[in-house]
Amino acid sequence: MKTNQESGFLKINGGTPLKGKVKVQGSKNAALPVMAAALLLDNGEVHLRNVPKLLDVQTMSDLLVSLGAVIKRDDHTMTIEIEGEPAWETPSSLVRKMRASSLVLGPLLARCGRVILPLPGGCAIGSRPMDLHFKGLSKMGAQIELDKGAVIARADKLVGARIYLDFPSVGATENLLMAAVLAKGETLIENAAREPEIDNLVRALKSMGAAIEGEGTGILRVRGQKELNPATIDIIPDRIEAATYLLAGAITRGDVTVKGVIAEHLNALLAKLDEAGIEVINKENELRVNSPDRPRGLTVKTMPYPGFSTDLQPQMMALLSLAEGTSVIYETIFESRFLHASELQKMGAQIELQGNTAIIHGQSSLIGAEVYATDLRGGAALVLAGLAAEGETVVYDVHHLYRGYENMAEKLILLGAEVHEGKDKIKERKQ
Ligand SMILES: CC(=O)N[C@H]1[C@@H](OP(=O)(O)OP(=O)(O)OC[C@H]2O[C@@H](n3ccc(=O)[nH]c3=O)[C@H](O)[C@@H]2O)O[C@H](CO)[C@@H](O)[C@@H]1O
Ligand SMILES: C=C(OP(=O)(O)O)C(=O)O
Repeated sequence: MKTNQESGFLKINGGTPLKGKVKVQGSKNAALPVMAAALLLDNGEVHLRNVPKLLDVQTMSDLLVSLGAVIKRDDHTMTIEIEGEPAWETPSSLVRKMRASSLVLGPLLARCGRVILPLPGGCAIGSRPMDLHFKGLSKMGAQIELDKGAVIARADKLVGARIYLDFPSVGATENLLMAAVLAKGETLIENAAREPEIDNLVRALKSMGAAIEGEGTGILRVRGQKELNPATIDIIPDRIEAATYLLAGAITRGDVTVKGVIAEHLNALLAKLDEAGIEVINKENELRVNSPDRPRGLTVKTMPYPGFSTDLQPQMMALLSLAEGTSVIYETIFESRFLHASELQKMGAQIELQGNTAIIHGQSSLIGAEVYATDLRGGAALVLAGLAAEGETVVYDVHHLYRGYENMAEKLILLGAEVHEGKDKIKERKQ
């Protein structure tokens, strides 16, 4: 594959045990749906606090502005002002940049009664269809057609319905919730996703006047309202970013404290680290990993929350490539989320892939290499491996990291890592 894009690289001189404290950012995956929910307002402002400064947040912001919203940002706060009906035709240039653009479908359908949304399509981690979103919206009375790669949705008035999700899809739960809060009557979403980011959206919608019961239970009952009101909403801490820094501490056999976390959101990871013999101390809203020893090999299976997050699978693979003994990872959420494995192999990791299973034969060391990030968390896994490897690692295509990690290089440097961030344009090269 040839690339010729403005990207960047991280040059890492590995082998230093990371030490110190790092503060967690606001959650990307909580901020994006809450931003989309602002479209549900007739008039007025939603004020968001603890919004991370990320490429994906900028893309959602650009998308909302293209639909008529006025957005003001000040450090980690954001005000989204809506005046009247938003535009309902979404620009393909923005939608195609990011999967989470599809989260405007539910709110726009509820507000405007029609939407044209170019399908965001698949990405490096899988094909990512939207059939569950469409099935649920159809049950609420929407007519959905696909035309030349775009979804055209219409509904004079959405009506409450009983919806069972064949899989607890995060995005489908969010879109259906946002559609249901302005629908006529009651909607029941069964087998809803239970991720903490869903709870954050439920709390946001409730503070805007929505009537929702059952958060965190997998069965959401929504009583539709005529309109919603302005509100101030706090974004929860980013559990995936927090976990990435804990794993950075573990893989370098360092002593890292992550501040501002909700430890309960990381129970599956903490259970697995415990099984690997890695001590994590939980004190108030801080988690401290202090792990001078090599971890033991593990079996990990990605699952919907509260199971082990697929968004941590690549970073866990990096750690397990340095564990004692053999580990097995089953990736059950996305069909092709192992692209980082071949890059880890360039650093000496011994990984066999068999379909959705990775068998990892732990090594006592990794060796620095030139590697390419293919997606956000895969890129994070390469950074972790580089921090632990002997010698120099250069991770290219780090624009993927900017989608989800705020100031990653600065945070790692504060923890004592030798990291240099390059902004150069990477010219045509063959991978
Ligand atoms: C912005 C955001 O919050 N992204 C997260 C969200 O993505 P996202 O909301 O896209 O993830 P989903 O839970 O919807 O997808 C999980 C699986 O269900 C499949 N599926 C989904 C919808 C559908 O209509 N049909 C279907 O088959 C997907 O292809 C995938 O294999 O949850 C994922 C699973 O925890 C995380 O990895 C992503 O970081
Ligand atoms: C897969 C992720 O994000 P998205 O759903 O936005 O691609 C992620 O955050 O790891």
